[in-house]
Amino acid sequence: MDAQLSGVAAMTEHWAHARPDAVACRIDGRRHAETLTYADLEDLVGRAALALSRAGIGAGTRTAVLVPPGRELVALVMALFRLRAVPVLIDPGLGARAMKACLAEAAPEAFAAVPRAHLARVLLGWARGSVRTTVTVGAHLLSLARRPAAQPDAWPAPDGDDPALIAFTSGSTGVPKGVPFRHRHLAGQLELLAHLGGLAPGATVCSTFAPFAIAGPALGCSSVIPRLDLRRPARSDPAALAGAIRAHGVTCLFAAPALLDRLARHCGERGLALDPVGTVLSAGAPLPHAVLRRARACLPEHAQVLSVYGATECLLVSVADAAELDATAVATARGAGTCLGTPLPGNRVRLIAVTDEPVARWSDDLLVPPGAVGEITVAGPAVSDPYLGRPYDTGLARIDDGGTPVHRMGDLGRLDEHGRLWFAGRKSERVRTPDGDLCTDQVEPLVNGLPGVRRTALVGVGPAGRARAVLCVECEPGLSRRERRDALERVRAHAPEVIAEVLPHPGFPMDVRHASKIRRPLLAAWAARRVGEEGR
Ligand SMILES: Nc1ncnc2c1ncn2[C@@H]1O[C@H](COP(=O)(O)OP(=O)(O)OP(=O)(O)O)[C@@H](O)[C@H]1O
Repeated sequence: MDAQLSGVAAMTEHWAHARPDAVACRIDGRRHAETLTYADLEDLVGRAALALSRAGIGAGTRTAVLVPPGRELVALVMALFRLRAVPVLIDPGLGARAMKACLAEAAPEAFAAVPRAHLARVLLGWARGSVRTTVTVGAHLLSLARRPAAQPDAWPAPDGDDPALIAFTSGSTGVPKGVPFRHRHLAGQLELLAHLGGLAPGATVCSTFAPFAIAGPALGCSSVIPRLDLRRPARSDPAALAGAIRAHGVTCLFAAPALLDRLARHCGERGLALDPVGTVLSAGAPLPHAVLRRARACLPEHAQVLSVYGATECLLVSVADAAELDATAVATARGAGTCLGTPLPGNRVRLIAVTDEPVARWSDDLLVPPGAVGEITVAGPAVSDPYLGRPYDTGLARIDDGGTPVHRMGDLGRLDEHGRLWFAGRKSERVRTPDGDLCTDQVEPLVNGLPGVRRTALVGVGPAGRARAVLCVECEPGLSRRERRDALERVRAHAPEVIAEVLPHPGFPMDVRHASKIRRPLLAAWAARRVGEEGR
């Protein structure tokens, strides 16, 4: 069906008519699992839409949604889409201060939340200046409102240009930035998602990233919502996830590399097979080869593992399959970067010369020579609107190409002779030494595969252009002191000459959303202190 014309909520409605008894959601609660058919979900969405509209929420109302994953969250977001209101989704793990800043930026007029989040709102003054309507979400919200009479014209479909959703970047390189989407952007995302396979109608999808869990029913997939703490996704219980996958016959799993690694280690140690899974989508950070290997060991032979590259501002840019990752693993370990696969149809990927300055207008003079490293830019159907209230950041991230917005990913990479994209690292995290710039993803993989090494992070200490390259090393958990020392020695022996210092670190700071991105700016500050102390 045509996603662009109908909108996400209407797509769910379509499935409710086409396959009312098919499972739309399976929710693993603390006490019991709950199954919702499309007819059930449609009923809940209708009730929620009625309750919300009675509370005064309507077309265009920005509504902060602070509700843990479950039936209420799915029904609430779908109901807001149906009312053409604009859900504001914020990672709950950001912490109270960042949450307050995000809410101030999004300025929601309504706040739909569980009682705990309302308490925080009142005590901490979240969105104090903007909120006029509050809705307390619980089972009663969905049960009090009586089922509305069928009114096919009651909820007019949104226009592609209508505002649809506000999400935030993960904040791994600074403060999270508000990203507004229109309905046509969401439709573009769904179309790009459909290219990945694994998400065809009838599939059973398990996503540890809430927006994909909500999108599942719109695609005609049944969405398994596992028991996960979204405030600490990487610390989620892998046993619960493995149990949900096996019990509910999950055919498509979406997990960031860190969670996939936890799950694969858990299954590997216990000899558990994730039999039903046919597709694994990994996104948010490079998928290390060791994690791919571990994941494949507990998947059936026919299963495909895909590493998806994208960003909040343009979800789904390119995709690499396991065969491509296998074929390029040696090159990655030799410093070529990580293969991100071929750009998806509809996306135009071009590489421009590296600069930290804004670029107002597109010109082909910006392009790097074929095969050279540059900043990755994307034009395509999922490129969002400019950041909320951040003209400076928007100026750094957007180029106008004759009216078409080009998004600067803030990532360095290159296109190879086969048209495949490669990741070299984030632009803001390149280490600017007197001998030239070093890209994190072209250095760290040189030593990441050494025994005893869990991961490494390249950071710079000192001013740009005169920085010393420092490699921070996190060892595998459970090693003895001697094994750790040996691992560090191995890193020192294999690190390229430009590395001035190798520093052991007990556990890297990671992003809250995927727990897969190393927060290198924090590590750089830590390394500067350590190097300073040792120099004294
Ligand atoms: N498959 C992948 N391989 C390598 N890197 C990836 C992949 N998928 C995503 N990324 C990284 O994640 C970034 C997008 O992350 P996201 O939109 O969550 O927020 P962020 O850019 O980290 O947030 P902020 O701008 O607030 O620091 C990409 O620019 C890229 O650096």
